[in-house]
Amino acid sequence: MQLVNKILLVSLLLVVLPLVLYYYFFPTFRDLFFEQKEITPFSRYAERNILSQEFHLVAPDHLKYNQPSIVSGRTDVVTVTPWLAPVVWEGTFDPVLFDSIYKQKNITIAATVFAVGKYIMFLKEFLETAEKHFFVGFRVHVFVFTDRPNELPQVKMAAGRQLTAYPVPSSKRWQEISARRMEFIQELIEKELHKYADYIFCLDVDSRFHSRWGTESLGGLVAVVHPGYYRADRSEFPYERRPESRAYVAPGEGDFYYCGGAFGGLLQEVHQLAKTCHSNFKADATDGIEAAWQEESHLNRYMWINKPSKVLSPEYLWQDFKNINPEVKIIRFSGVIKNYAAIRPNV
Ligand SMILES: CC(=O)N[C@H]1[C@@H](OP(=O)(O)OP(=O)(O)OC[C@H]2O[C@@H](n3ccc(=O)[nH]c3=O)[C@H](O)[C@@H]2O)O[C@H](CO)[C@H](O)[C@@H]1O
Ligand SMILES: [Mn+2]
Repeated sequence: MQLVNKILLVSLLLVVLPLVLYYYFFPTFRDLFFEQKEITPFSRYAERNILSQEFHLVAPDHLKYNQPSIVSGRTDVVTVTPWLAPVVWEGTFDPVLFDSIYKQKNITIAATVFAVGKYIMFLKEFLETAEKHFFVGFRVHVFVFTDRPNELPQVKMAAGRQLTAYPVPSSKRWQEISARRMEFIQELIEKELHKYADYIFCLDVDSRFHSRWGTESLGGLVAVVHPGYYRADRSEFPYERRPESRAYVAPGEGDFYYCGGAFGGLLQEVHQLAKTCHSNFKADATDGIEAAWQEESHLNRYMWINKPSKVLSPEYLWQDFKNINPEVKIIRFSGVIKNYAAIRPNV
């Protein structure tokens, strides 16, 4: 009897043990039976816990700031879109509160700026004024895409802020420089930024900061309303109007006309935007069509379908040649007056 028991035990072990070892060391089988991963719509955010980062707004206890109101506030401008995204105007947010919330998240903000050909001359002022106004007190990494890395200006940057040159080819057409921005932004995110950056803003270099541009501008997908068209009827917006183009916006459609010179948001969102605009731009080129305002047209098409979760008022990209309207209480960032013929490689 005892011998029968022993034989049974040994033969059981001989069957069970290889099975256990097999399931343990053979990952596909193991995954299949033991660890089947749940694919959720949010899994692309899981790695950096980005989603909670964006929506979990924790304020420090005992922070003192002005009492908020839901019955008084700015009445001269619209501060929310029809899809209930905030429109950021001076007087609609508390900068101290915002900074305290985002300080606790330990975020890194990347900024991209293109300085190809003669446009390198704008870089010094752009960087110097960014030091004074752009996410002061936060970790900021500025990437300059340029064909002249040796001409990078010397600008003293505060602790936690850095500058990196990213070499790109020169071009004989300004349209191509402007349009290829989406391609290089996509590449930078895939190669580098995904490792550590949380948010990104993509900005025109021929501009300067004049006042605070800070954490109030952060959001999933962030667009700036163009200063030239924010009072205009949508029929006047310079969208791409040829249906053959992938940037086409039909008459009677489109929310706002957004700037190509400033946009941003969470890294994942901007990656999706850059990838889509780049591939649509390329497909258009194969068909022999270039949208009216290059990547700005593609961006506007993208934002019509993918509504921005935060809209920045034209305070965030004004133009120096424009008279200031009364609803604009502050100018944060503005394009300088320039002589196109003197600085662009073609006219
Ligand atoms: C306020 C705003 O929304 N501006 C848009 C408008 O700008 P602008 O008329 O201001 O165009 P722009 O000449 O500033 O070109 C856009 C950007 O491309 C880069 N660049 C351009 C030419 C060059 O030789 N070297 C160089 O580096 C540079 O970063 C510049 O800031 O129309 C362009 C047309 O496509 C873009 O959509 C811009 O974003
Ligand atoms: Mn510009």
